[in-house]
Amino acid sequence: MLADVLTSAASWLGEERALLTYVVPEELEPELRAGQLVAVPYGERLVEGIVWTTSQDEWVQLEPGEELRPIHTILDIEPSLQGHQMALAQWIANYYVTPLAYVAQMMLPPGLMQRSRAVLRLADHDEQALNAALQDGSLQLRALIGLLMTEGTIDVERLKSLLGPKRAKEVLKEVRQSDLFSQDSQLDAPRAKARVKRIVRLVSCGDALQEWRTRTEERAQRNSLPVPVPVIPDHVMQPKSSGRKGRKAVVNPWAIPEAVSATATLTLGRSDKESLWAQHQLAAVDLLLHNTDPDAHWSVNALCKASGMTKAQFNQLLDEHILAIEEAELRRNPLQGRNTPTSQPLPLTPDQQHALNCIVGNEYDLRPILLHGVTGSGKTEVYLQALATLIAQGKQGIILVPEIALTTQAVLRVAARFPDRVAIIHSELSTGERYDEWRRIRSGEVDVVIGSRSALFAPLPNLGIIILDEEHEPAYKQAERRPTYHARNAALMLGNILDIPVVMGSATPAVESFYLAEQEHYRLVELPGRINASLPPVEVVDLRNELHAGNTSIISRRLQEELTRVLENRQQAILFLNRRGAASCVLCRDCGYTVMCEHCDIPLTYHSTERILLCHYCGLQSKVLQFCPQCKSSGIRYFGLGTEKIQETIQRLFPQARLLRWDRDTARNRRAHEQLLDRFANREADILIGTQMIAKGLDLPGVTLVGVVSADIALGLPDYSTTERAFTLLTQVAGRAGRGAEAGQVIIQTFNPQHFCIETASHHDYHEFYRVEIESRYRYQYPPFRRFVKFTYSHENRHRCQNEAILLYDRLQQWIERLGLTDTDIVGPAPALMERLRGKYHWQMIVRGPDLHQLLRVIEAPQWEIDIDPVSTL
Ligand SMILES: Nc1ncnc2c1ncn2[C@@H]1O[C@H](COP(=O)(O)OP(=O)(O)OP(=O)(O)O)[C@@H](O)[C@H]1O
Ligand SMILES: [Zn+2]
Repeated sequence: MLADVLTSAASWLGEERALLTYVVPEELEPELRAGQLVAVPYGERLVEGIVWTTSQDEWVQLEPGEELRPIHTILDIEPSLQGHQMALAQWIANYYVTPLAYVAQMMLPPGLMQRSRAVLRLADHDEQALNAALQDGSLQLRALIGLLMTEGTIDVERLKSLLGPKRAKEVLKEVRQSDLFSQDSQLDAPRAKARVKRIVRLVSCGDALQEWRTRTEERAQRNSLPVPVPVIPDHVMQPKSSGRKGRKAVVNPWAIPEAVSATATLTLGRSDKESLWAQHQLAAVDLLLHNTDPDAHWSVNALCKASGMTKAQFNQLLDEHILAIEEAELRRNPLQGRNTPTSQPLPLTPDQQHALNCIVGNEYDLRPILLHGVTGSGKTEVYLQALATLIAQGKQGIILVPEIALTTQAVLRVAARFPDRVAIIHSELSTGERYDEWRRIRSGEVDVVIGSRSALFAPLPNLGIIILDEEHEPAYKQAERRPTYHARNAALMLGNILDIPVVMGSATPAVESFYLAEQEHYRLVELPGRINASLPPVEVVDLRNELHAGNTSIISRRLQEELTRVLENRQQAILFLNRRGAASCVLCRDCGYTVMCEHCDIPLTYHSTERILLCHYCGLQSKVLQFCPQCKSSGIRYFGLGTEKIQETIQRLFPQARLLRWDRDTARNRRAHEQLLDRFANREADILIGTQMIAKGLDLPGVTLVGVVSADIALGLPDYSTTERAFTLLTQVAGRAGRGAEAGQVIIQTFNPQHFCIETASHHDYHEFYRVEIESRYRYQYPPFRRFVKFTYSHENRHRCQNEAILLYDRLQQWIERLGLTDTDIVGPAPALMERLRGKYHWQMIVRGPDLHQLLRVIEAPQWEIDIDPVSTL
């Protein structure tokens, strides 16, 4: 039997060598399967690889002098990649022109692929041969033997660093000629491991425990100490539970008071000491008895520290079989600390029922489903019931969300419907946590995996459905590293491989998706109305009229009125602005000087709370300026809008209002997002002020007003997708209002009231927006009519960028001609919109054409970032 094995080591040599053929030793044959992790010899080393295919075919073509080597070991009997994952990996590798090993590695939890070390040891030998070598061998050889006699083995790498490369080479040559040594490979332990911990358990119980307790209490009473025997209250001292950090230290009620201990312990008599020991042991047993959290465990050290016991006293308890040490595998649970009551399925509306039928019922016609439902139309409930149907058939599902930190509500709704059967994959998991979740998913302990784009690669054994919530989100595109895959495309491919439904849901589908639905590649299912509510009316306020009327505040008179109403009625409002900080730029009124970041082509932003200037791209901080560095005048002013500025303004207008600000400055991690959301949902604040982050899927019935402070910031970027993004943002933000019993109101402030994007958003009219937008995409031959590939080159030296760009441009042009590609052209090369970012210049060009894969296969541009189907051309 032969096996083709994918190793990352080989793939560096070029894609055609990514799969290497090995012989399967007879003893491994019964167990070897595709998808397994194996160790194979590669050059002098052992490396890890994945069995890609196996065959009984004994005939392979070999280079002269080449011979097939055997697979060394199977590292994990359970396949690490399943057949459908391997098929998907192959598609991604092809479409996104990325080495297969990169793609496969992306599907495995980080740290599973490992490297090996070559290790030398003394072979079985007779004394005589060894003595002979010790007499006749070179100095180094003798030293090596000496070392091996004392240390047993030595790493070849270490030998090289001890002797230097030249002498190491000589001695290794001698080693190979002699049969005194053997060399083999050891794989380093993988970095990802299940977390096993030694924990203490109370093993004695009933009469035996009672008998021990009486005996020990008696000993504890026998003392002349001025310290009363303390009693443990019920709630004290829980051990640290897994996955949670930073618990408060609790006072140890058993600790001897400072004042007593210093002098007392020196002067304690024997019976006093024994009494203390007994007290400590009693304390330890009580602590174990009082532990009510099943996920929390006492380690030996923590228990000794908490109870005051020494190791000797602890060991005594082990000897008496009161306690025992066990190895426990700890699972880190990301949902820990959230109590989510189980939720029951709701009776569906006719529209929802129809949608459900199209996904898992008799109306499913094998096509992917585009679920276009207005904001608040109950898409999430449809997802949950579709999942439940498939789970009842023994299958599992994946729900993708754009960004887990911003979609806590959706995550909790899923977790509440399928208690204990949900795995959450997010970027804040540690390597170990990822590995734990991955194994739990692989072993079938989970029905639903929810997470951002990489959750698509979860190894569910019987995947039955894939759902993409907010399918229009650009966050589904991986742009920053290879493969530059779009999770939507990958999900569609996976659905195709497995023949399972793929549901793409959105209130504002991507123009491209809606186009494909129109072309009947997708099945379009619509939820046109809200559940028990109507879409909120949207009022557009022309800011130019405000200025004419003498209102220079950033809050229009209408918005002020509405805010007053909300506050009077004790309802809630959300104010939305696509920019953080207090001012968007710092400008000198006298000479026009703008304060820019030293590393990026970006004006610095003023943050009033910390009183600093901050670059939002590289994080550079600088002090607030009093005088203009250019003309030395004191005319420095802060212009523009930001969330902080709005907060100040609102606080001035409504001193009684309780405000909450939600942006990347106030919420830096997942936990902080959750807390802000919880506080607003619990009505601890009246007005939430935030950036576009708050547009995503919030379902807060108390919110009756949404104000868009300025809709214009979203428009006006030179990118083909700008209008789509602006429309999406406005519609999604507007969709946060009036989701509860009380009617909602939306106010959009703008200097461009006639822009069709604002027009259509103000009528919640997706179809009209789409009609206008798709026409202009056709006119300019933008996606979906032609495909784009973006090439970006980055370097500290601007000339280098320019030169490389011109060279690549010429090569691309030549290939386009040689391959006879029609309708294919190149835009650029040109500096990127923000040419300098984080100290590097960026040049780019965009190749446009109906099919660029022929070109991508022949063009070699290793130093370039190549983004296939970029979601933005900026
Ligand atoms: N069949 C139903 N009966 C009663 N209430 C429902 C039903 N379906 C959904 N809801 C409720 O309606 C509200 C809106 O639903 P949901 O959040 O699922 O909408 P959505 O379409 O996902 O919205 P968005 O796209 O704005 O995030 C929720 O509070 C939900 O509990
Ligand atoms: Zn910067």
